[in-house]
Amino acid sequence: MQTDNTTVDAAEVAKFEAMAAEWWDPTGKFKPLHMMNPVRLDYITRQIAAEFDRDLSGEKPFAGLRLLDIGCGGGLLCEPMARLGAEVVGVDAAPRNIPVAQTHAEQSGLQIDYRHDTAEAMAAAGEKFDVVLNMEVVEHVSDPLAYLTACHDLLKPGGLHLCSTINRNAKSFAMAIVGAEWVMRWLPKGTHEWSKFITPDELYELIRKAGMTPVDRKGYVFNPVSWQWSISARDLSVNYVTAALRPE
Ligand SMILES: C[S@@+](CC[C@H](N)C(=O)[O-])C[C@H]1O[C@@H](n2cnc3c(N)ncnc32)[C@H](O)[C@@H]1O
Repeated sequence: MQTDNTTVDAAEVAKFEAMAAEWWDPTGKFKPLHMMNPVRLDYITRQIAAEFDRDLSGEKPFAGLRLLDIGCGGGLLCEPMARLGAEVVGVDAAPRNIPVAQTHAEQSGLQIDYRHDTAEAMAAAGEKFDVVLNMEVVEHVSDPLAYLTACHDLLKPGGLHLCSTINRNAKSFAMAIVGAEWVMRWLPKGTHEWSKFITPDELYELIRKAGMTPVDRKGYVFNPVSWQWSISARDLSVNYVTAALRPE
């Protein structure tokens, strides 16, 4: 993997390298992502279906779409996208994630092209995708604008970029760091740095500067009583997701 001229933050990637074996343990260090997966998959699937005019009641509705999951981790999103028929490339800067993801895909009978690489190197090589999934990564890179510009370059004209991250405010500090890391211990302490969190307006501005047009944003909201996540049009105060298009 080429590491010069990338937005990889070695200290951030090392945190994920140390947890790689736990990707598919729903009670392990990636429990929050497993808990969020149904709600974020619902959002992702609907956005892709709407943008590319696909009927989700069909057998392989995403057939013919080339999808990149950048910062794919163990493949929690790659696998459902492959099941829906997309041609999936999963890329991560942490080398240990790749064999973990490959082994799980093989056991699941899925064809997924997993690679240890960076967005910048892939963009420089001229790779192009209909969809770029960029979920929970932008808060871990050294230069969000350069990273998002590489994501833009990886899209075909008219392509869809889906990006989720964590808002930066007192509530997100209380929920994502004190709650998730210190109290619930869902994640190891230090997984997130509050100063690297990005507000929804800042992310929209970065997406625009990277050459894309934001088209939607929603919050993911955790209800501690029902212990469920849901999508909210109004509450983007902690976790949220954005959709944007590369202009034709
Ligand atoms: C919080 S995890 C999210 C994993 C996956 N996107 C998901 O939502 O299930 C962040 C992942 O991004 C990877 N990562 C961090 N910086 C990266 C970069 N610059 N390029 C590619 N992957 C990166 C980490 O190794 C880690 O696997």
